[in-house]
Amino acid sequence: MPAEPTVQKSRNEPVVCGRGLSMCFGSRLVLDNLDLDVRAGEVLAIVGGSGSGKSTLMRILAMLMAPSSGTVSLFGKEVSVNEDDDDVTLRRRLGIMFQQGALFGSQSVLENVCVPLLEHTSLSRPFVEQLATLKIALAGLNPDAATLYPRQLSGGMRKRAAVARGIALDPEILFLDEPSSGLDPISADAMDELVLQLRDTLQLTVVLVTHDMNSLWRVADRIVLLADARIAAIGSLNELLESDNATVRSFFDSRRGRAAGGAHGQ
Ligand SMILES: Nc1ncnc2c1ncn2[C@@H]1O[C@H](COP(=O)(O)OP(=O)(O)OP(=O)(O)O)[C@@H](O)[C@H]1O
Repeated sequence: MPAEPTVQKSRNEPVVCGRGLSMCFGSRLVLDNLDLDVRAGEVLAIVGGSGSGKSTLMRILAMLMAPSSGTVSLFGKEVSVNEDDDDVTLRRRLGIMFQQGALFGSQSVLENVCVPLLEHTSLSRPFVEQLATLKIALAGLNPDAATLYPRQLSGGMRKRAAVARGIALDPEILFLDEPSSGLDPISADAMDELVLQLRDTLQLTVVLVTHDMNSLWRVADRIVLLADARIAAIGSLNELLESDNATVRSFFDSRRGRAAGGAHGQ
């Protein structure tokens, strides 16, 4: 839960503003002077070729990594990745699910979901466990899954457990790195459904990185396409599909793009 009362942002108001974001790893410029807003209540998908900087951009927006230059503002306040008290408080308003789940292997699902609650609140252990149980249910896991260890979970269950931990503190923005990667089509569809449910029932803003064209069709309100370290395009999927921009066309004309488009009547 948030550490302090928060003002509900009206839909479409920017909750994350990146300005002039650049990122270099050694001599490699991965992001070059990007401006990007994330709007309250939207599902924003970051797409692009492999190595185009999607995860890096998400990590910068989620305060996990400092950009080489540029600024990130969360809820109207410019932030840094240091341990400044205000920034730590802001970070608690963000939930994150990493690509591989990043669950603690020696802890059960329940214990994993309790971790952020025990770390960031002074609630009693029984109450923390009740809250964690609620989050596990919200993430669509059967109550029996709470006692299982990560190695005992299917890929889809592991991602749901990671989502449960990501929403443990009632974040306002949920960052998801490849939520459907590695899942069979039915589990991937179910994960998309979960993303929409979380957005609608918890009024979450969602930022996700994906390679999955079907996910774009199902969940994304807006899409950011990264190419050559820049934002090649941003808009709804239909807007991007109508674009004449060569980079955008080549991305969406890929085989998977056509397959997904066909499946959705395009
Ligand atoms: N911590 C790091 N140190 C050095 N190089 C990095 C680091 N993180 C990312 N990179 C490099 O930056 C580039 C972009 O990486 P990133 O993971 O953001 O891309 P991506 O679009 O998410 O890729 P993928 O789709 O393959 O997961 C890659 O060349 C990667 O090797």
